[in-house]
Amino acid sequence: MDVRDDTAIRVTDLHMAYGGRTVLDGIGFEVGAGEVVALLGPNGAGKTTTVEVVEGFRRRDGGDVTVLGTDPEHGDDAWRARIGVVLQSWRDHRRWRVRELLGHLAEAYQPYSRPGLARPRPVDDLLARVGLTDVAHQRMATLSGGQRRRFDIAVGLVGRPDLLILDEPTAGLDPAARREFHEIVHEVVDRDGTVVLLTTHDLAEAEVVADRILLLAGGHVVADGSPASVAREVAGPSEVRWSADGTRHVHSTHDPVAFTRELLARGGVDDLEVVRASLEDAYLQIVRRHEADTARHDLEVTR
Ligand SMILES: Nc1ncnc2c1ncn2[C@@H]1O[C@H](COP(=O)(O)OP(=O)(O)OP(=O)(O)O)[C@@H](O)[C@H]1O
Repeated sequence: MDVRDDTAIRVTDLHMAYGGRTVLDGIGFEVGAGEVVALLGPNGAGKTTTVEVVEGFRRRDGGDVTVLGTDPEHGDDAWRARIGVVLQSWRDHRRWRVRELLGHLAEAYQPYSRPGLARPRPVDDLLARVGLTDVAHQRMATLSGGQRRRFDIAVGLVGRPDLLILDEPTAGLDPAARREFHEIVHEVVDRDGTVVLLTTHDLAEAEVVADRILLLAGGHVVADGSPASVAREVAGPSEVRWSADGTRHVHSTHDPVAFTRELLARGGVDDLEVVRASLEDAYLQIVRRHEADTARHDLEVTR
């Protein structure tokens, strides 16, 4: 199957509970060909739980999940070979050397090449791409936190996956490595048609890297759309700021394009800035609104 022609991930009515406490209360979403989707939400919202179910690392309590045409609970080696995974943390392999370990992991992908898609990726090229060439012969235990994270990203990419799933991939990366990671994501999407699902707490990152945002809160998907559409959906008006004749002016409007056009037609504007509602404003507004709803509901239940 070519993910360019199909839905890579389909989640329907997914339920998960730990010790009787519901974490996912019937969530549903799809990720299509060529998409980069960022899963956002406050701590404990169930992002890791969701990606672990999608990866086949965790059994679900209810609902249907199809990933690359297969239920993750029944995925075989050939299915797994098509999915790259970057977990939130690994605690193993301390004595292995960096290149040796990546080479060893890469071997598992050898049987799964297909015409036009050689698996695995050449290990030295990949180490160079993630900036680890200089430490290629060091032991894993000697890597810094950020170097370890770069290694994790290399592990996710080594099999040239059709679907790449990353749990907080840039946590602990310095700004240069973070930007480098964003470029790598764009590269694999453009060159290999890889579909990407990632979790992050960095809204600026979500805006730069994702085509679509899924916001989880209180066990539900509470927003689903492009970063710009999610920001527009809930956040207030934009602000137009300008100066004319040495005086600063500010005006709030839901239609900054029309307002700006009118303003410029009047003339005399020396300096102009449009400040749109940010994704961060929208995120905080949606999550707060959701938390208030949940608190109200809990109160009604205990009465
Ligand atoms: N194995 C587990 N046993 C019991 N509770 C768990 C387990 N894994 C997760 N939880 C709980 O389920 C909820 C969701 O956790 P999850 O890690 O999926 O959230 P998250 O959105 O990824 O959070 P974060 O942003 O903090 O990483 C949390 O309240 C967490 O404590």
